Formats: sequence, structure tokens, C-alpha cells
Amino acid sequence: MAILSAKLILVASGALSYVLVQHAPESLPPPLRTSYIGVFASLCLVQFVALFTYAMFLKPFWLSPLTKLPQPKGGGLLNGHFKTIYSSGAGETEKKWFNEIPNDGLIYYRGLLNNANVIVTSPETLQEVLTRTYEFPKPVGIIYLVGRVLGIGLVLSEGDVHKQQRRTFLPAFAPRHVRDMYPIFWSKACQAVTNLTYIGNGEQLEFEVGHWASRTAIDIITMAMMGKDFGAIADANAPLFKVYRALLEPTRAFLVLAMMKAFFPAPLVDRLPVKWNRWMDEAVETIRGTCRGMLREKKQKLAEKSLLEKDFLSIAVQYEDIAQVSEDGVIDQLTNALGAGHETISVAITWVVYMLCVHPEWQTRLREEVRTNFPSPTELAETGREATASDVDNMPFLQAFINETLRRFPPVPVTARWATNDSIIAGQLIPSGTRIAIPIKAVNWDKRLWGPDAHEFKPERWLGPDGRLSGTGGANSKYSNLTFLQGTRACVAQVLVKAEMACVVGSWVGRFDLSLVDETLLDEANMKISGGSLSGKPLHGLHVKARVLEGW
Ligand code: HEM
Repeated sequence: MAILSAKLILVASGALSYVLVQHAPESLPPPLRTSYIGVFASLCLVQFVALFTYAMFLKPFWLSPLTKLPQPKGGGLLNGHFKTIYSSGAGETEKKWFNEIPNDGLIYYRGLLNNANVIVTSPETLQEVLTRTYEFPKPVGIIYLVGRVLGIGLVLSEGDVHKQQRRTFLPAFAPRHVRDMYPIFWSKACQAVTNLTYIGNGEQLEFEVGHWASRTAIDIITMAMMGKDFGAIADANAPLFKVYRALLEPTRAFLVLAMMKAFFPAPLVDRLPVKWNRWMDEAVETIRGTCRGMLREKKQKLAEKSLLEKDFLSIAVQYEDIAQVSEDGVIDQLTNALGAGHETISVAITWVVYMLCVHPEWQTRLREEVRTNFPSPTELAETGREATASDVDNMPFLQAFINETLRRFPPVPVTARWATNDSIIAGQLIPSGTRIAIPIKAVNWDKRLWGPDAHEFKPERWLGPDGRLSGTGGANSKYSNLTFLQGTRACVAQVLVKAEMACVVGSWVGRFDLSLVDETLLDEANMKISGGSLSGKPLHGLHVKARVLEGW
């Protein structure tokens, strides 16, 4: 829009300067009467100042139809509420406004350079945004940020390409395939527990949960997706793990280059001869090369009829539709899954451990369930007995605890869309270019949907009167729990996530008594959450004491 307006201004100024100097010089001030450049520059300046004043002030403060919506108080003159949002924990400001500002499904606020944002707050408005999927795509900024690393797979594709990719790849994520992955989850979970026990000399240790959850999650996701062990549990300096972590950590150079893509073509910015670009090319090629090698290996085994593994890629290459997809098309899905499925799960595990420390009575309850159903890490090592999906089916407490933590601390607390054209939501005109925030955490805490105890941590809400797991947690709309979103862009790996978490959390609580190093954090009000990034995790990490318990 801004680029279009700028082009219009340049063309209009050029044409008008010609007409004025040629045909009406007397209408110009004397110094400009013979100067095309002078007239052109003056006209451009006047129009740009007018456009800037309109876009920065008149429209966001008074003229946009959105100004009639409920709004938070305050906000800066130039950057609206941007600072408030980014200086608080991810999703926390949206949650506060959601509860404090009376509204009919939409709240308006001004963001960076006063750009227009709306927060959708009711099941009805959420449904509108989440079902009109391609009318409200993801903001292009996300492609600038992570497109080079992830590739254009399910996470970033839009329109017919996304529809086709989803139809092709979704079957390979089906629950029946996930059930076959339990041995992968369990063996890696047990490896982490055994290493931690060793570090603590079989007695007690202190560790940062996020660090170990991340090492465990990366090994599990790479094993589950393509049967490749990145070796992160065994060695924090394992080469593939280091490359991968660095790729996902936004450095200053990374952010500057990403921002440049808003003004210059992305392929040009990616080709600039700077150190960061060279490093990035090598790192991306290392990861894609690893995926390519695994894909070729699976195809070779398939041709030789010796493909027995149960990871996603081994399953995927056996689907006829996927066999037709180009090598790079399959690799894009792998890099998407590794990117989407590593940080999110490690953050989710971190919050589960936090809740276990805050609610030690649940540790006792879960430990009993885990020790009754799962084989111990020692048993796995000595007899090879693996965990199965049925073991987890028999553990409603463990599943309820995980569900409640995912509701209370969604690893992605807020996500966004934007209006590509003028659109109507709930009868309200949403001008083209408006960013639409989906406040996942705020919805998950909504008392109208979850009842008066919505703000309490209550795993029991996921248990029926017979003690069995209840699928909805007692909420009455499918737009009540957005941890994995809803609709055609919902997470493809919800079943896989819960299976993996049950194994990792089960192995930790089965082996250790867990408590917080900083006891002030027992009061949740003292827990600071990271902001500004995609995931919401403990700002200063989560440091725990783990005492090894006998008998498992
Ligand atoms: C606790 C863990 C996870 C959470 C909370 C989570 C949450 C989400 C959310 C909220 C979205 C929608 C984002 C948006 O459209 O704005 C999403 C999409 C997606 N997730 Fe997950 N995710 C998790 C783990 C995983 C894992 C392990 C994988 C892969 C194995 C995965 C693969 C994907 C993919 C491919 C999409 C894009 C789906 C599409 O647009 O069609 N996620 N996830």
C-alpha cells in the first residue's frame, strides 16, 4: 500500500511538474518557474508530508473505521502500544486487555509506527478468522524471518499450495503412525534421564530444565521425523545440534537482514556478500543436506524392500501422493517440522516441570501412575521392554496434567494473521493491511468459556467422574482451547506432541523428585515470561533440584 502510494506520488508529481512548468509557469514561485526538478521535488515533498501525516496520525487516531472499536488506554504518539506489548511476556498484554476491556469480539490497538492491529476475542470472531484461512494469511514478515531456514512447507505456504501440501502430508502424521513411534520417544527420554542421573552421581543434581528439554526434544524430533539422531543428549556440542540451535537463534545481523527484506527483494538480501549470509547458506545446506541424505536412504531401502523404520519419513515415502513430490518439496516439510516441533515442545516440557514443582502432590500421584505403567529406564536397558501407546492410555493423571499445562502455558501464546483486502469481521470493516492477533493464551484463560475457575491450575478438569480422561476439559466450544489452534491451519502434530511429552515427563517424574532452586517462584506471580519472540517461556530459565528416587 505504502509502496503503491509512493509510486503514485512520483508519477503524479512528474506529470504535474511538466504541465506547470510548460503551461502555467506564472502559477509557480519565481525560482521554480524554469526548474522541472525543483517543482518535482517540492510536489513530492508536500505529498509525502501529507501522506505521512495521514498514515501516521489522522488515520490511526481518528479516520480509520477501527477507531470506533474498544481500545486500550495510553499508547505512544509514534509507536502506539508496541512497547507495552513487547516489554511484557509473550501474550500477556493481550490477555490483560482481553479481560479488562469490554468488547464485542474485537479490540483495536496501534502497533509499530501506529499500524493497525485488532485482537479477536470471541469464539464467533475467532471462527471467522480461522475458517476464512486464505483471506487472512500469515503476515509476510514471518517469511522474512524464518523462510530461509524453514523453506516454504506447511508452516509458511498459503492458498492452493498450502491446501495441496496439507492434503498430501497430513496422513503421515495420523495417530496410528504416532502409536508406532513410542519406542523412539521412550528410548530418547530414558537416555536423557540416565545421563542426568549419572551427572548427579545417582543422588541429586541441579539443572536448567529448558536446556535439557531442548536437547531431548531435538533428538526426539529428528529421530521421529527422519530416523536421524542429532546426538544432542549425549553431547551439547554435537555438530548438527549446534548448527541447528544457531540457525534458530535470532542474532542482530539476522534481524537486520530480515527487516531489509521489507524494502528490497528477499533473494537480493540473501545474496548480499556479508559474513552472516555465507554462514547461513552453509548452515541451511548442512541441515537440508542431512535431510536429503536421509530421504535418499529411505527411498533406496523402500526400493530394496528393506524399509522397516517407523519414523515420519519412512512412512511418508510409502504414501503414493508423497512419492510424487519433488525432493526439495519433501525436505521443506522436514525442515518445517524440525523448526515447528523443537522449541515448542521443549517449552511445553519446561512448563510441565514448573507445575510439578508448584504442585508436589501431583508429582506423587503421577509417579505412582508412571511406575505402575511405564517400564523403567533400567528395565529398558536390561530387558529391552519398550513403552507403548497403551501404557499412556492407562495414565489419565499424566495426560490430564499435560493437557492442563498446555492450556495454561501455551508455548505459542499469540499468533497473527493480516487482512490482505478490506474485509468484514463480525459486521466491522477491517481495512486492508490490518494485523489480526489471535490471543491464544487469553482465550485459554477465558472464564466465559472455561468457567469461574479458568485461572486456576486444575488437571482434574480433564478427568470425568469415572476418572477417565475427558477430551474437552469441560469447555463448550472448539475455539476455547487454541494451544494447537483450530481449523485448516491447526498444528499437524498434536497427537505426536502429547505422546512425546508423556514419555519425557513420565521418565523425569518417575526417576526424580523435582523442586525449584528459587522457591520464590512457587508463587506464580513471581514467574517472568519471555516476550517478543514466538514462544513464551520462563524469562530466566527454570532451575530445578532433582533428587534421584530409588526403585525405578
Ligand atoms: C507443544 C508443541 C507444539 C505446539 C504448542 C504447537 C502449536 C502450533 C500452532 C499454534 C500452530 C499454528 C500456528 C499458526 O498458524 O499461526 C502450529 C502449526 C504447525 N505445527 Fe505445531 N505445535 C507444536 C509442536 C509441533 C511439532 C512437534 C510439529 C512437527 C512434528 C509441528 C508442526 C506444525 C506444522 C507443520 C504447522 C503448520 C500447519 C499448517 O499451517 O498447516 N508442531 N503448531
